[in-house]
Amino acid sequence: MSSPFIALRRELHQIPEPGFQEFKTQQLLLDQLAKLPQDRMNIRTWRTGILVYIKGTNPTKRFGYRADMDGLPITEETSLPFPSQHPGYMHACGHDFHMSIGMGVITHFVQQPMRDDLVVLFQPAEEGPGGAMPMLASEELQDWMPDQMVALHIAPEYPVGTIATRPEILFANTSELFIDLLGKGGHAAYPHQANDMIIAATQMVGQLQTIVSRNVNPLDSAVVTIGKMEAGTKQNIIAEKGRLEGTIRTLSAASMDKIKKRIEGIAAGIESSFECQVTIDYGSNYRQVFNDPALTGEFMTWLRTNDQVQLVECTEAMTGEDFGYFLERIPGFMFWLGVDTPHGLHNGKLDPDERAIEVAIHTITAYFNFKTQ
Ligand SMILES: CC(=O)N[C@@H](CCC[C@H](N)C(=O)O)C(=O)O
Repeated sequence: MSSPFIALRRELHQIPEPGFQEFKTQQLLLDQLAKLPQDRMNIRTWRTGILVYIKGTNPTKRFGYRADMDGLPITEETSLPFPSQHPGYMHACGHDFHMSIGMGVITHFVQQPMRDDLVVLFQPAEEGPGGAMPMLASEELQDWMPDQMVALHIAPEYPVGTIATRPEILFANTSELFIDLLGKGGHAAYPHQANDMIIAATQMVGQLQTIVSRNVNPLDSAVVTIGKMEAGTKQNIIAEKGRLEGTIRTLSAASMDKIKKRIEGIAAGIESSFECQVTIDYGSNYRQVFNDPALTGEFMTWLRTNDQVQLVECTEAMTGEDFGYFLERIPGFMFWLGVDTPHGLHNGKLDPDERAIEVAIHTITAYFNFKTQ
């Protein structure tokens, strides 16, 4: 390990924090920024995020790179010598990589400025409730709004040195899904006097799983996942309450509407058949990540001339990203960065190959230099 950005990644890896609570993360990044030459750099904070402006030599436009900052409520199961110091939290979606790459890009351009300006955004709360939309609306960003945005996401399935992307949709539309069921608790021996929300919730999970297979056009991909289920207090008490937590993913907006209508129909059916109350909350919703076709095509053509990187034109993924809100307003693209680990995103054993950090810093700085010549 020689790169300072690998060292930074390891420090960030040890302090994963929930969305909008990235206090230590923000301080660590501010401390790193303070060590850099300050003459071209301006720094603003917004909530737990950071905006960094680097003045170009003769600017005509402004490029942007965005890195997300939050960790996930996952217990780390790696055997790394620098594990998470926050019990039950882990950088299991690569945001430690995304941030150290952002710092690498800043470090490069404060030392070797390009002609145009650069804004690097460290954005909180990507995993939820979503920091992109409020950051875009923040006063701090208005006069620093980039003309073009780039972001990346680590990809466990590709070898180091691989970049994968595509024009148009890269990531799906998402909606969180929280369902509360309220029935009547009681003694385990008197089921006829109670109204058991474990039965209602499990029936509901089964019915929700018919939506994608029976109601959505098979050529229009969609996912309904229930990732968390809670009900009951003790083995001999009938559960009064149940809660399901999940997420909906679709490639089209029409399918998202249809799925939500079906969920509401199923909820009404559960209410009437189990004589209970069902409340639905869609939490935060993310816009699809739609890569600007012209800029993405140009990036891919440019990458094909780069011997150090292998380009893969990938298919869409059903992952979500609030970077979609940036791309709705500002032309740009996102790409996958190969980090070659057998364990997927949101897995406690995720151990991305750190050599990818230099690949990304090199690719992004070379791309901005190419764009700005
Ligand atoms: C890249 C990635 O894994 N992103 C997350 C985004 C979460 C969106 C939202 N909180 C939801 O769960 O719907 C993902 O789970 O795809």
